[in-house]
Amino acid sequence: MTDIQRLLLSRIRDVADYPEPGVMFKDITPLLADPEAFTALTEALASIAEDTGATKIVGLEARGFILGAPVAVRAGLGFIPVRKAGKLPGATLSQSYDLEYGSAEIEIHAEDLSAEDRVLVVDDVLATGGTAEASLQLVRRAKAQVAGVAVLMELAFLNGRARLEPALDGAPLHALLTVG
Ligand SMILES: O=P(O)(O)OC[C@H]1O[C@H](OP(=O)(O)OP(=O)(O)O)[C@H](O)[C@@H]1O
Ligand SMILES: Nc1ncnc2[nH]cnc12
Repeated sequence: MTDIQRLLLSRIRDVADYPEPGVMFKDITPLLADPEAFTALTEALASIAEDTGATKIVGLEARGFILGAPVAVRAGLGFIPVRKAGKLPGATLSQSYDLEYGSAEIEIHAEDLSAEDRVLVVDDVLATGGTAEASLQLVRRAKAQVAGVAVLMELAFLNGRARLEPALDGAPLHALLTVG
């Protein structure tokens, strides 16, 4: 494990049985409150963005906004929010997806992407992969290219990587930390 990985891991708090019994919630708020750790995280993700040749960062509501926006600024790229349904005022593309329990719907302003864009999707946690998969489907439906997905933490025991593989279609999934 690198020094940066050790620093990031030390600032993530495990909260048992949140938001429901049996879930070990990975709380990133201590990391966000620590400027050294938050800066290290932003720089690590920005360097992935540069390596993948991304032209745009897509951040997933809500924690993906907190991480993705500074990454976009740091890497000199535009930021595009993927929001939960009903929150974007313009013409949107919508994608429904299944969660462990129930389903959800996310949206993007397609006009913010073009066929020349290469998109890096940024989020804090990859769990079942449903949210990231749906966001890649939105990116492709907006006719942009997929540069990859970058997350702070992958919960490997939930097999999100395998679920994401078809939507990635050869693009990389970068996880700074892997748990389980
Ligand atoms: O891989 P998945 O099983 O799809 O889960 C991962 C998603 O779940 C969390 O977001 P959540 O929906 O809790 O929203 P929040 O960021 O608004 O808290 C997390 O920030 C990811 O976006
Ligand atoms: N265990 C977990 N901790 C934090 N965010 C999550 N999103 C989905 N599962 C999660």
